[in-house]
Amino acid sequence: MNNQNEIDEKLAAAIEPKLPQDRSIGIGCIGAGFIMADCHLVAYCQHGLNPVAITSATVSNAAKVAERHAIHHVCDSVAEVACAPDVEVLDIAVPPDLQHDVIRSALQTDHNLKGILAQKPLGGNYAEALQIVEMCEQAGVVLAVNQNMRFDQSVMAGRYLIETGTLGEPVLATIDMRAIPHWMPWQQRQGWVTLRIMSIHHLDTFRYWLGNPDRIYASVRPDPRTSQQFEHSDGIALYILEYDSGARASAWDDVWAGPACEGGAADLGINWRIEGTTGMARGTIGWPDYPTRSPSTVDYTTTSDNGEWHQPRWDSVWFPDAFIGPMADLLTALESDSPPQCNGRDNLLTMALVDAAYLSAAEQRAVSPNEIVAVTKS
Ligand SMILES: NC(=O)C1=CN([C@@H]2O[C@H](COP(=O)(O)OP(=O)(O)OC[C@H]3O[C@@H](n4cnc5c(N)ncnc54)[C@H](OP(=O)(O)O)[C@@H]3O)[C@@H](O)[C@H]2O)C=CC1
Ligand SMILES: O=C1CO[C@H](CO)[C@@H](O)[C@@H]1O
Repeated sequence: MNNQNEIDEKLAAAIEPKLPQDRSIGIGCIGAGFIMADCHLVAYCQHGLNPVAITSATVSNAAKVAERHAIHHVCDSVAEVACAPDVEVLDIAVPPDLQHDVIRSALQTDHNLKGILAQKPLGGNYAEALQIVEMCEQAGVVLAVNQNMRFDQSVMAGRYLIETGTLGEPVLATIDMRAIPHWMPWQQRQGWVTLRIMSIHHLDTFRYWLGNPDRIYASVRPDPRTSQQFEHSDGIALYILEYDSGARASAWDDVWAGPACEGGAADLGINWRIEGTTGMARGTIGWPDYPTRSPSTVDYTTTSDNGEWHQPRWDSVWFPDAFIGPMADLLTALESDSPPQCNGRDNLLTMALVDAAYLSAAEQRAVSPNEIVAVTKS
C-alpha cells in the first residue's frame, strides 16, 4: 500500500465515532424541542444508547417525544429526571438562558449523576458558563458541552490532516458560510442572532484545528431578514483570529445570504479551507440542506501528490448523525476516567472567544479572550 492510500485509510478510521463499551448507561433528557427530538435521540437510537427518562417545560411535548423514541419514563420536572435511579447521565437541550438553573436544580437533588452533556452556548456568557463549570466540579459530575461541529466528518478530517502533519505548518484556515439557519423564538429575548448561536461552532472549530487564538477582530451588522422580527447587532458576523505563531483564521457567517427567501435565487452552502506549508484541505458542510441528507466532504492535496486531489467520501451527515459524537465522547470519558474532549473547562475558552467577538465588534478593536477571562472572577 502506498503512503497516500495509508493516509486515506487512517483518515477514514479517525472519523469513525468512538463508542462506549457499555451503551446501557441510563440517559435522562431535559427538553423536547428540535435538537433533542430530531437529532440527539435519533443519533442515540442509531447506536443503541439508552435514554430512559425525559421532561420538558410542556410535559405533553415530552410525552410525544417519549412515545416516538420509546423512552419509558416521562417526568414532571428536571428534578424528577435527575434523581431517577436509572439516570446516570443528563442530556440537556433547553434555551441557553435557562441552562444554568436547570443544571443547578438537577445537582440539588439526591441524584446518581456521573455526567452532564450541556448545550452550546454553555450559558448566557462566559461568566455564567464559569458558574456552571464550577457547580459541576463541586458536585463531582463530569461536564461536557455539545459543541458538535467538531464531530462533523469533514471537520474531524481537517483536524486529522493537521495533527498528523499532512498539511505541514498551518498558514490560513477559513470558513465561508452562506446559509440561513432556522432561528429559535427564544433568541428574541436574548437579542442574539449569530455569534453566540452559529459562529460559536466555527470559533470552536478553529480552536479544534489550530488551538487558542491570541486575539480576535470582529465586525457585525444586522441581518435584514431577522431585523423584521427583532432588533439585534450580530446578524452577519465577520471575524479574523490572530495566532502569535503566525497562523490566521477567518470566517464569514453570512446568515442573510442574499434575498434567497424573498424571491431571489439561492446560492447557499458552507465551505472551508485549511492551507498549510505542505498541503491544503478544502471541505463543505452539508447541514444547510437539512432535512435532506447531504454529507460533508473533504478534499486534500499535498506537495507529494503531483497536483492531484484526494477526495475520500463518506455517507454520514452532521444533523443528526454527528450528534452521537459528544454523547459518546462523554460516555467513553466516564469509562476511562479521563476528561471528555468537549469538557466544560475547555469550552470556557470557546465562550471567552465568543464574548471577545462581541466586545471586539462593539468597541471596534482587537480583543484577546484573556481579557474576558481576566475580568471575570470565579
Ligand atoms: N449543538 C447544536 O448543533 C445545536 C444546539 N442547539 C441548542 O439546543 C438548545 C435548544 O435548541 P432547540 O431544540 O432548537 O430549541 P427548541 O425551542 O426547539 O427546544 C427547547 C426545549 O426546551 C424546553 N424547555 C424550556 N424550558 C425548560 C425547562 N425549564 N425545563 C425543561 N425543558 C425546558 C422547551 O419546552 P416545551 O417546548 O416543551 O415547552 C423545548 O422543548 C439551545 O441551547 C440551542 O442553542 C440547537 C440546535 C443545534
Ligand atoms: O447550533 C446550531 C447549528 O445550526 C442550527 C440551524 O439549524 C442553529 O440554529 C443551531 O443553533
